[in-house]
Amino acid sequence: MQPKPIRLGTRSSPLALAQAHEVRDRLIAAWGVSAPEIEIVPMSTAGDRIQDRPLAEVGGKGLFTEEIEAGLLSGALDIAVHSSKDMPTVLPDGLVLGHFLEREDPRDAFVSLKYRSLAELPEAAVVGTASLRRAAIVRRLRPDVVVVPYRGNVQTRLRKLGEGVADATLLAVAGLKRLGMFDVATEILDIEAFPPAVGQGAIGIESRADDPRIAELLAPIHHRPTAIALTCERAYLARLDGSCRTPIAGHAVATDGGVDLHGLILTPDGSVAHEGRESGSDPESVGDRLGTRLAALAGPGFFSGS
Ligand SMILES: NCc1[nH]cc(CCC(=O)O)c1CC(=O)O
Repeated sequence: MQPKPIRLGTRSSPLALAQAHEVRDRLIAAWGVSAPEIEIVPMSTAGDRIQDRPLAEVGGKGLFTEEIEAGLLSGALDIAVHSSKDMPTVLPDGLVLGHFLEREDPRDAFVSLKYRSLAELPEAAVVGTASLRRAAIVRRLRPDVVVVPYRGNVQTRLRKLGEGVADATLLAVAGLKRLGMFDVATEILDIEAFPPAVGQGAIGIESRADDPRIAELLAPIHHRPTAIALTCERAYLARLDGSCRTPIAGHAVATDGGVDLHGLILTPDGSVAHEGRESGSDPESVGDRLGTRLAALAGPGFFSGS
């Protein structure tokens, strides 16, 4: 009997499609002739349709996932492929972000047509980014530069750079690599000084929690060290979350029998920052501990925005 095709939901941006194809290619490589047919289903989400306002203003991360998750819950889709960093920490009942491909480089790239590095930007240079985290870290490292909002997909952002809308922008190395555009990176930012967003660089696969056929299908492409790091980072984020208005950075690395986590939270203007590290054997409690510690350091006012 011909096995039923697998329907794979994804956003329809070039980056999302590249990620969906990567998952399909890996499944085909892993399963060979026994691979089921995998149908990629591109979907437009509310987040993709809103291009003119910062996302933190319109309602945040769920905007990119609602339609796709409805497809999983109704059975119209079997799996959904996401950039883990765009995923909320709380998913609808019945769904899990349970499988991850091996993480690509989690760092950010500094991209400029005029200047060689963040440090070499002249005073009052303009950096375009819509990411609260990147804006806050840039302001922390370079209080003299001007940060302007800058949205759109990777192609749009590069075009704006050519048009002189900004002197530089920041993009995830992983996204550039997946688009075959890594050569536009001018400088790779140090992961300690410029820690990434939780989940950056990791492709996550969302599915129904009770779907043994999908668990079996995904097992050979699942990367455990990435899952350990992501479990830790997402537990950390869940402690801090609440709004997408707080700049939060976090990066975990699985070690022999454990995990190391580095976290940084800042005010949007970068003037106040709280930073810490935790290690341990249980990824969830490591994330939980650091999130709780940084939240306590920051105090309640920190998260209400100012
Ligand atoms: N918010 C958009 C987004 N979501 C994931 C990535 C990069 C790929 C990744 O982190 O896996 C990007 C682009 C960027 O931040 O430059």
